[in-house]
Amino acid sequence: MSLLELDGLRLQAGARCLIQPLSLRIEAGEQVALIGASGAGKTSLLHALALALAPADGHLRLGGQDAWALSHAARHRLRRQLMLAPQHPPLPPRQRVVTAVLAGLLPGAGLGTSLRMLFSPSADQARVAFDALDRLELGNRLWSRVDQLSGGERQRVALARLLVSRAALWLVDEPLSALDPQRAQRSLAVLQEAARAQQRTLVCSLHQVELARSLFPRVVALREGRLVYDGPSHGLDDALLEALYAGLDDRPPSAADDDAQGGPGDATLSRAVPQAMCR
Ligand SMILES: Nc1ncnc2c1ncn2[C@@H]1O[C@H](COP(=O)(O)OP(=O)(O)OP(=O)(O)O)[C@@H](O)[C@H]1O
Repeated sequence: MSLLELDGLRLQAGARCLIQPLSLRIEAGEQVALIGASGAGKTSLLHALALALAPADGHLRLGGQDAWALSHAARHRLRRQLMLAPQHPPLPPRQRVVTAVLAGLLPGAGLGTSLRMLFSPSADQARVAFDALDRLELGNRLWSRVDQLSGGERQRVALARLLVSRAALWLVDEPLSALDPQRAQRSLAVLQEAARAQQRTLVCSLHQVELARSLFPRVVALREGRLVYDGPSHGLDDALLEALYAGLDDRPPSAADDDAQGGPGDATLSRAVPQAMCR
């Protein structure tokens, strides 16, 4: 049994198809980079993996459980197995950084423990938050307010929250978008090393294709809501990459559900993964 199993998963928003029927397996402990041009569907897919977006069709099994066949309460419990670090972490502006990081420990914690942790963290809990922040070069911001942080610092707070969490599945949406290239590399290294050491599964969307190719063993690529590559990063050759972004100029596609004509480079992409149409 794989940790994550997607069978014919289709995502839709109103009349718009976000992700065409997609099937994939992700094993426990894997590290997978999710790439594709802006608007390709990376965030939508990550939200579906986080059980935040219900599929219009198909199945998503997490730890063997068919998430959308469960009761609301059971699905809520299942969500404790995962944590999503969004591209723009919605951190309350007046919150202290220490509290924002310790929020990673809340899923599964009792009410009393949660309240104590958030309003009056113990020295041990503050140390846990500090250690995670320190690895991301933010130890000195432990007691800062969130609204005193830059966008890149907030992103790293969201990563620190992941590092302290007990979630088995870490879903990370473009964690490097607000970081300079050196810090981006160092932060990604910390995230990957922690995932390995803590035996977490990591799915991370990235615009930095070279980092995805060089640092992740497996890459999943989307184009206009379609899965166009799923395989080892060394199999993602230049021709495939060119086809992945050809004609898009990294702009959102005009209509992901209107591609019966196929886009540029479809001949190259079709040898990667059979393409399904949105039903
Ligand atoms: N709720 C929605 N209603 C309609 N369209 C949506 C909705 N959510 C996303 N989209 C569209 O679906 C497409 C995929 O969006 P998504 O955010 O998943 O892409 P992305 O690959 O994460 O892009 P980026 O790299 O720019 O963050 C986009 O064209 C977006 O405009």
